[in-house]
Amino acid sequence: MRLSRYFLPVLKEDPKEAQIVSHRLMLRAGMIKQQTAGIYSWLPLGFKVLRRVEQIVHEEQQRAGHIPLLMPTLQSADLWRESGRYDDYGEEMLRIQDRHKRDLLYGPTNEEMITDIFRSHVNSYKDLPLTLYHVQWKFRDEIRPRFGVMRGREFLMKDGYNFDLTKEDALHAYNRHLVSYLRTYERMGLQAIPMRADGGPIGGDYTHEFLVLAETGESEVFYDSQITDLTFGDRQINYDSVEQCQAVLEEFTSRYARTDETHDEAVFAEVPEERRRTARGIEVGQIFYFGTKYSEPMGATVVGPDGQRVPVHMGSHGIGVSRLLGAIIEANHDDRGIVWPEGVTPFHVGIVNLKQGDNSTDSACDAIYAELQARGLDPLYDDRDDRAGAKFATMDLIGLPWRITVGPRGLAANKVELTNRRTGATEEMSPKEAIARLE
Ligand SMILES: Nc1ncnc2c1ncn2[C@@H]1O[C@H](COS(=O)(=O)NC(=O)[C@@H](N)CS)[C@@H](O)[C@H]1O
Repeated sequence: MRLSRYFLPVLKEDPKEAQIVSHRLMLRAGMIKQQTAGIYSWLPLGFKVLRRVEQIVHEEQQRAGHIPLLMPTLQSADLWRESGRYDDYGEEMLRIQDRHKRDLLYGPTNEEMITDIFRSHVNSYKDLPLTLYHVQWKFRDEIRPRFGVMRGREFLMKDGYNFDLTKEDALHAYNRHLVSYLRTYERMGLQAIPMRADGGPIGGDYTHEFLVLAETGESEVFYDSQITDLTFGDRQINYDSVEQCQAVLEEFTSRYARTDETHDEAVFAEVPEERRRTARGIEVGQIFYFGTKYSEPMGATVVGPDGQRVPVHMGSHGIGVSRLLGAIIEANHDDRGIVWPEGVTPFHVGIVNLKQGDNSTDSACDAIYAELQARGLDPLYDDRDDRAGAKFATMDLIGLPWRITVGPRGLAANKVELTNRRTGATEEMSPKEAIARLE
């Protein structure tokens, strides 16, 4: 993309309403614009990252054998009356009436709706196991939306739902989600630690939250420092293997790690003192097992192998897709701006022309730009007629992992500069070498 033809409304000043760094940088980098409390427009740069985060979520859900669909944002109140949650859900539910005075709501989550889809079409245990998921906007009328997209009112969530014949099968689905989440977050450059949590309005008594340690996190967490040594890496897992998925759950819950909701001082005291940590964390996902909480009242049953009709065992599993952009920035920034992990960066490399209008640098930049695109990379070419300092500041702010700087002097010796945003390391090399380094 040529910057002269893009839409990147960066801000010069720190917006006063931003209290945490990710909110400040998302506004300054022209990624979002608040339309009203907790509701944002996703401007081109932010939207590009949001789509890349979503793409990783889709890839890892489908690797685990989970099937994508798309449910609407608006839901009928009747479904929620069946499960008994219409009144229980409280003030956070945005309730709407249509022209025929029918009660609708903007969905905060989709357990009832997915259960309705299931019960309408599935009748036999032979159709199980089944996990359906979607990535869809949710609305929760938070009393105090804050921290930008971290705690919004309209936000993007991946929510997946498993349907199984037995509790054991449902707990395997739970573990399958844990594995897919560990891989998902690592691909975004995050370490998200699974911690025992409380079921809340979703329900059930067995749930883990995934938390990214950050001093601006809203959750208070207690953990054994050894838990941060665990990484999933690119190990291969057979998602259909109950043993392999159970082994990952045991490995990643083998050390004490809990949110304040389930923290137990007595158990924590058994952790050697030098390893006990208290910190704050950003909740970027949560997985739940809640048995027949929805299938029972809504009549989602299957005929089992013994010919008996039984309610299915379920769980629901969410990832905060839009919240993740905030979490990634909290964990990846410095005093000059964002430092995107390569897995989610909006553009792979920035090209800075130090002398726009100079034939040699212009044609060199055009050639580099075209060659990068020909090799499937996605460059952002700052072809504006602006000072070098301003161009460097913009590239540092928006946090692209690499920058190629093209100036008349360097070019005379067939040299350009390749700079790594994270380390600040700059090397001189030919344009050809710089392009080869980026592949
Ligand atoms: N107000 C919010 N703004 C941004 N992200 C949010 C907000 N509320 C929740 N999330 C994200 O959405 C994830 C899932 O939300 S949840 O309530 O824990 N779980 C559910 O809604 C279940 N139905 C999972 S399918 C959370 O872990 C969090 O990362």
